[in-house]
Amino acid sequence: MAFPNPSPPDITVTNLTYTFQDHATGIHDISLSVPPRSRTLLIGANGAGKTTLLRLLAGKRLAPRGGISVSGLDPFKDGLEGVTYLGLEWVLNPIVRTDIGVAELLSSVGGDAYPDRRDELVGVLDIDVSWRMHAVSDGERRRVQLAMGLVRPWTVLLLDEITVDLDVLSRAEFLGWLKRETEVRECTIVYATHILDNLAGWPTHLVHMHLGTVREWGPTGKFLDETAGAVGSGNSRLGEIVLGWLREDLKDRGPRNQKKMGTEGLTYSTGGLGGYGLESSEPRP
Ligand SMILES: Nc1ncnc2c1ncn2[C@@H]1O[C@H](COP(=O)(O)OP(=O)(O)OP(=O)(O)O)[C@@H](O)[C@H]1O
Repeated sequence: MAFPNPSPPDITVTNLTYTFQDHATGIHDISLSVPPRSRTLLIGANGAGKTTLLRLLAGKRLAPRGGISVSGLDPFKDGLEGVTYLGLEWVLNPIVRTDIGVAELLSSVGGDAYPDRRDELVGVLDIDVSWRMHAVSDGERRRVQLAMGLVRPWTVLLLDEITVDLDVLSRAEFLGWLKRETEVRECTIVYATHILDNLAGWPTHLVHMHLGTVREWGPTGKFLDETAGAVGSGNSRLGEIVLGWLREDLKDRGPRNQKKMGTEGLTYSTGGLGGYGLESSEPRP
């Protein structure tokens, strides 16, 4: 199997800053690095900057300040063959709601060039290739989308939370497959998620984001060691660590609406529409 970029799939980010047009939000001065074959979990409250960071790693949005190296390449200068980014806009692609067959869809994204991977993904994600996409459930559709997105052998996978529709068993099988990928071939995964079920033993590294910054990051063992006295399985200890982080973040930040509470009562912010991909000023992927 030929890979487009033979460099080891490591990721290094140096003093990375990106500010949205409102000049208030974005990410600020982020530096971190993850080694080849690692599986990194991006953890943080809603709005912490996970999607923004993943999109920048994929070379989406306008060029930021600071440095990004993905497999030795700059996503804003070099083509990123071998980097797969699966996020909201990919999920919303309307083709997967039309009257089209699964086999045809998988073929259209390169499934015939990688028949072993295609068949493996069909098995792992328990896909029925006779499904027609206008007549499947949300979770079934998501499983097909994952197979479509992953069938080409990526070297770096940037995964925004897109497993929410999967049932528990499908998600566990899927996570197991991702883990095996990093064990059997030279590839690296960064995964932003809020769902920690079945993730014990999965992440090699954790990155804790808060208000557009990275508060802490490093090998998972470092954080698990810090809670070594805590009772519980790896799964619940990961959960405890993350819950502790998010509680602390909330305490530091305060409730989102607190600055809008005046003497005349509450005024509610409608929030931006950026999270729904409706922003007008950002370049489209
Ligand atoms: N298009 C945009 N224009 C302006 N601000 C934006 C835009 N997209 C995101 N933001 C802001 O940037 C910050 C980081 O958003 P981001 O989507 O990266 O967070 P996240 O950690 O992925 O959140 P979630 O867990 O809710 O998906 C937030 O304060 C958000 O309001």
